[in-house]
Amino acid sequence: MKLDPSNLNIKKIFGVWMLRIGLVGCGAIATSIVNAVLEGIINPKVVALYDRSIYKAEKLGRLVRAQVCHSIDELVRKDLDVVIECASIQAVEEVAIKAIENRKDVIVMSVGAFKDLNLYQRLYSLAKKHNRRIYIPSGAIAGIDAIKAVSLGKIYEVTLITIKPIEGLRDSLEKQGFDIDKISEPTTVFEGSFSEAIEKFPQNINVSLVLHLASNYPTKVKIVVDPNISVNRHEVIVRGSTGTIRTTVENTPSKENPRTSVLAAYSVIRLIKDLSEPIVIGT
Ligand SMILES: NC(=O)C1=CN([C@@H]2O[C@H](COP(=O)(O)OP(=O)(O)OC[C@H]3O[C@@H](n4cnc5c(N)ncnc54)[C@H](OP(=O)(O)O)[C@@H]3O)[C@@H](O)[C@H]2O)C=CC1
Ligand SMILES: O=C([O-])CC(=O)C(=O)O
Repeated sequence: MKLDPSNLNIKKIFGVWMLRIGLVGCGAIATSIVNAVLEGIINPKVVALYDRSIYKAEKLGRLVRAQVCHSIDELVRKDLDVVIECASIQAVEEVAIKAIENRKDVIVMSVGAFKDLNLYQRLYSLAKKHNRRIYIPSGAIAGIDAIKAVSLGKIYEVTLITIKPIEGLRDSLEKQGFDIDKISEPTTVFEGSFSEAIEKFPQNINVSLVLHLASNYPTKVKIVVDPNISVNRHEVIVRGSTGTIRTTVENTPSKENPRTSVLAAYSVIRLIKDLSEPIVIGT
């Protein structure tokens, strides 16, 4: 059987079928996406980008000859298949609503925005009404495929234990008044629910929302700062009627942003690839 790429919702550009993407936020994750395009790991057309710092958008835009936009409104009106939000929790509502209303699919990286269940439900309805999809990549953790499957049975426990170096948590810890200079050994800086976790660590623990949304279970979170490690470590424990899942990742932090793991960027890069593939592996 011959594959017809027109069924994959992508367009032919210069004789090649290509997914057309727009990026909101031009930091670490967007830079990884652009690098993956330049290295030929994925082959979408980066049509447009926007960042509140025009300088960052111009710098990245030059590399892939993308149009630099001056607002989210301008970006969502471009000829795109998917808008990728890789900016901040505050950006999600505007990006997702405007993208969907302009008939684009959306990928959300700042998943912490869905702590607001109202926003999640409004976007769900809006996407359904406009026949669009919102994608939430697995991000910096492992096991989301299995956890989605397990969630169809009964779940008894979902726990995330995150251990990061000081640089991975510095901004949030400083805001909370921790005396960082006095931290010389692994120190628990948070224990509680996913919603409190994302409130206190908005740029460090989006993965707790990914886990909560995938499991549909009130996720418990523990955050440890360890001055002696160099990786972002996320341990996930899910106990359910099908058995127990434990996954651990020890992620290399991004050079551009030590809060963000390289795996988080690779997860969205993989999703972009899958959106143009005729066969998709994993749940
Ligand atoms: N789901 C997951 O597993 C993970 C999610 N994340 C989240 O993904 C997002 C992107 O991560 P990363 O690339 O590392 O972040 P960066 O901080 O490196 O880049 C984000 C860029 O977006 C800009 N920005 C923020 N808000 C807006 C806005 N409202 N409009 C336009 N531009 C904006 C930032 O500007 P400025 O510098 O001025 O703030 C910055 O230039 C973050 O929210 C992060 O917390 C990160 C890792 C894992
Ligand atoms: O990248 C990571 O290790 C996790 C992260 O920052 C987040 O979930 O916000």
